Amino acid sequence: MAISFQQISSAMPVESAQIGYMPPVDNINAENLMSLVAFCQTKGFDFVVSPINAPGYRRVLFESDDPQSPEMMTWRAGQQAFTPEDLVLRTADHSDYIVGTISDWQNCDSPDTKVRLHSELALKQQFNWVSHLGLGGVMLPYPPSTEPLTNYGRVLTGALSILPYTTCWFKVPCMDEILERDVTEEAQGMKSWERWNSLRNMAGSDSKLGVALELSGALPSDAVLDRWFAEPVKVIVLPEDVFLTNNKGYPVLSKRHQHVVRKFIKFKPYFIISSSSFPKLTLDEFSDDMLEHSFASPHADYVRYLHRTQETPGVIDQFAVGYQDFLQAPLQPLQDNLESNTYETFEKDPIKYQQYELAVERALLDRPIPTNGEPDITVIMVVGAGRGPLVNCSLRAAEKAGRNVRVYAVEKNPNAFVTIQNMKANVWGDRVNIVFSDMRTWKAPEKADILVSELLGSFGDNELSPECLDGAQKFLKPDGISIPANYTTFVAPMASNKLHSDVATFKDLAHFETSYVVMFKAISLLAQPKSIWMFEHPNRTDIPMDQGKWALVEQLDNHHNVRSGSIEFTSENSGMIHGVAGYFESVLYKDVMLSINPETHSPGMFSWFPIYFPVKTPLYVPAHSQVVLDFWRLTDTRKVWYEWRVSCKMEGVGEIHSTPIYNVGGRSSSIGLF
Ligand SMILES: C[S@@+](CC[C@H](N)C(=O)[O-])C[C@H]1O[C@@H](n2cnc3c(N)ncnc32)[C@H](O)[C@@H]1O
Repeated sequence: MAISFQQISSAMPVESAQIGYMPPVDNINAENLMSLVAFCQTKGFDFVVSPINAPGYRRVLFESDDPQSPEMMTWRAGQQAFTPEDLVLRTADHSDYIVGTISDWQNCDSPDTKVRLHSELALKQQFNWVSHLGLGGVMLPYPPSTEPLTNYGRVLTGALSILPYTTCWFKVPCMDEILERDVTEEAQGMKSWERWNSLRNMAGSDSKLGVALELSGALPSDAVLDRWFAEPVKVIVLPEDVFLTNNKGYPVLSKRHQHVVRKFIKFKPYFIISSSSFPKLTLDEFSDDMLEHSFASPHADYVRYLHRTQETPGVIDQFAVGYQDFLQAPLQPLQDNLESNTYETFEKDPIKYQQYELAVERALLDRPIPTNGEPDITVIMVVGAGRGPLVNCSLRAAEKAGRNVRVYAVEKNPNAFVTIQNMKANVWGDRVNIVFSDMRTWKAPEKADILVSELLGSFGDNELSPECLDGAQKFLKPDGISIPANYTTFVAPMASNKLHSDVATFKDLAHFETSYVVMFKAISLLAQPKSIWMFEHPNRTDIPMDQGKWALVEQLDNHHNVRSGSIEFTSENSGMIHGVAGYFESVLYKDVMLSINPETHSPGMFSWFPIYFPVKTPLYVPAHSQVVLDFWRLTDTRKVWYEWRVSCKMEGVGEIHSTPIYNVGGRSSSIGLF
């Protein structure tokens, strides 16, 4: 079946494995190309990888370099025609089944000026031919030297515009074996990434340019491979000799290779089986008999088996479809009124409400039963009740704990309040008092034993839970309990070429000074997240109790809710920083937690995605350097905002680079207090 490689550029999901075949370059020529295509089709491959040019085309490296010669003048002007002998791909037949490869003898960074110039001219001529044939994909070889790729980067960046419809894959070995023998495997792995990274940086992250990552028998460490998950790896190349043979004689991959391939399958790459043993067939030799008795490639079958037997996606993955790596503006539930389908979405979370119910139940069980004859009634106030799910949790928890409760549901969103009124009329009855008010200004008729709220954002405090609860805690008894008891913010330096490019499409600073809620997929953390600050409730230190009365929150300025932190990380390997990933952990009550921090993530909870703070110019981080993340949570009387800065330092050298401070004074993004 033919395949359109243009699917790749439009990021269409590939639902079943799409597998190509790449025979040894020297075994393909214009004469046996059609037999190769027929062979691949009968073997069940979805495409074939073929050189564009015959080996003889290498002659151009040694042609006259006299700029005035007629040949050079037409070549430089892009007018030179290939001779038929130059080409393997002579016609556009089967162009939708073929991926072309660029000749690997080109060296745009050769110390020899003539080789440099002629390599550039040859690359452009090949790109023009690819464009003329309408190939969907073209593969670039990994330059065979340790020289920097500066000129190659320049040539390629310019030449990509020749290919309006063709995706370009830079073939990168996962271990760079060009390096000297005594270099560690870790360094070989990082070298490959470094070379790609420098090429990609020069090409300005052109979406047409992706990676064809070639796996080898030895694989780099998980930390090194992790770098590739933040890159546009469009193809996984599996050389046949990477496969082992099982006891039935079939090719299989080692456990580690399986694990790596399965991780990549989530990104829906194309696969290429590269072979070193394809015979030099001619059309005649490729008889009907052979076609009849041919059977599917066992290597391709095996990859399809891995694809088929991927773990069925968990609750989060199923929910995530359509959200992955998609930039969303964080909610502002205080300033704005949430819409019905926003409530609908987070109310589907199976874990969040379960944890709240457990927290309320434990808190109720811990409340002493009055011994002085007073009625045993616990007052629970659900502040920011939304459409009422935490009220339901509280009622269920009371039943489980066997305690009597009087519940208040306080909500300031007039639209959500309609649902709450219906709930009272049809479900809750007298057990629940409903209040339409901003919790900060509500004058409660009595004090609460337990204050239940869920005003948390992906960064913990970014939906202004601290400010709202400062106001609400004036109606919490001095020995009352707040659920949540606290929340802690976590940050980590991260790479994500995709997210950075998406922010860059807005072409302004303001979008780089804004945070985004994102279900992360193609990202890589350069170090594990670390905590940066925390809020605790009730806050008895900053909001004092005056002779048994809570001070009015309106009389306070908000400076007690300012936070800042400077956190240092060690990056073992080199990498790029495209921004900061933010997470939170919250203690609801005692050991009942909610977390979106990857290390402690509440299994199956999807109410919150992480938050992404971009940096405008990505930072290159050398191996063993220190990354410093500086963050501030700042406030005035009308708003709260974050400022951030990323820097990198090396022992004995000091700071080697840093970003400016982003979002100074909340000039580009802030969260409204009213
Ligand atoms: C994240 S939603 C949670 C809703 C519900 N408790 C739940 O867990 O499904 C936060 C709710 O708090 C409400 N809210 C935010 N600030 C508030 C305030 N100052 N006073 C009253 N309600 C507030 C919002 O309108 C929204 O309905």
